[in-house]
Amino acid sequence: MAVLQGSLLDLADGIEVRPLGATVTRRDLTHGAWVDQRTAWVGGADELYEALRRDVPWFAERRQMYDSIVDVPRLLSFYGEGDPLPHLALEECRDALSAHYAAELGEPFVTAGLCLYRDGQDSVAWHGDRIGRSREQDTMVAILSVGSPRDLLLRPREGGESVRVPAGHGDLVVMGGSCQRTWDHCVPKTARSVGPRISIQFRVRGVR
Ligand SMILES: O=C(O)CCC(=O)C(=O)O
Ligand SMILES: [Fe+2]
Repeated sequence: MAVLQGSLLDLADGIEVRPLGATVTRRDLTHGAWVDQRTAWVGGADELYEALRRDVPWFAERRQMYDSIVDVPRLLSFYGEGDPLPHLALEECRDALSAHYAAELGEPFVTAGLCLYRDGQDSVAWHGDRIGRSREQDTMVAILSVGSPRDLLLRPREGGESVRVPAGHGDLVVMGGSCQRTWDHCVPKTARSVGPRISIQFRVRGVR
C-alpha cells in the first residue's frame, strides 16, 4: 500500500527536469557573446506554470518616466541568494544549471527573477542586464520559460541585425559571454492573441 501511494504521488507530480548535457546547442554571436538553447527542458510545465501563477507574490513595478509614474508592462518577483524558491522544481533547475555550466562559469547561479507577461501587450523593452558586475565582466543569464511561447530578440548594441530566439513552454535559453555588455535583448509586444508567459531568470551573485 505504501508503495502504491508513493507511485501515485509520483504520477501526480508530473514535473520533470530533463538532462542538459549534449541537448544544449550554442549559437555564437559577435563580440564573444553567445546564446544556448535547450527546448523542452522541463516536462510537465503546465503544472509548474499553474503553481507559479498561484503561489508567487507578483507585484507591478512603477517607474518614473519624465513627469509621470507608469506601470512597467509585466508583473515581477525576485528571490535573492538563500531565499527558498517558490517551487522545488526551480531549485532543481538552478542546481542543474550550476552543475552544467560550472567549469565555464566558475560560480553557481544563486538568484531568480520571475516575470509574468499577462498577454501580448506585456513586454520588456531593449536592455542588457547590466546592473552589477555584468557591466564589466562576462556572465550568464539562464532563462526558463513556461506558458505561452514568446520571442526573445537579441541585437548588437553597436547596431545590426537582430536575432530571434523562440522561448516556448518548458524551454531553456542561456545568454552568455559578453551578451549583457555587447548585446541588448527584449521581449516585444505582439498583436497575436497569446496567453500568459512566466519567465524565470537565474543569475549569479551581484548581477541583475
Ligand atoms: O522574459 C524574459 O525572458 C526576459 C526578461 C529579461 O530580460 C529581464 O527581466 O531582464
Ligand atoms: Fe534582461
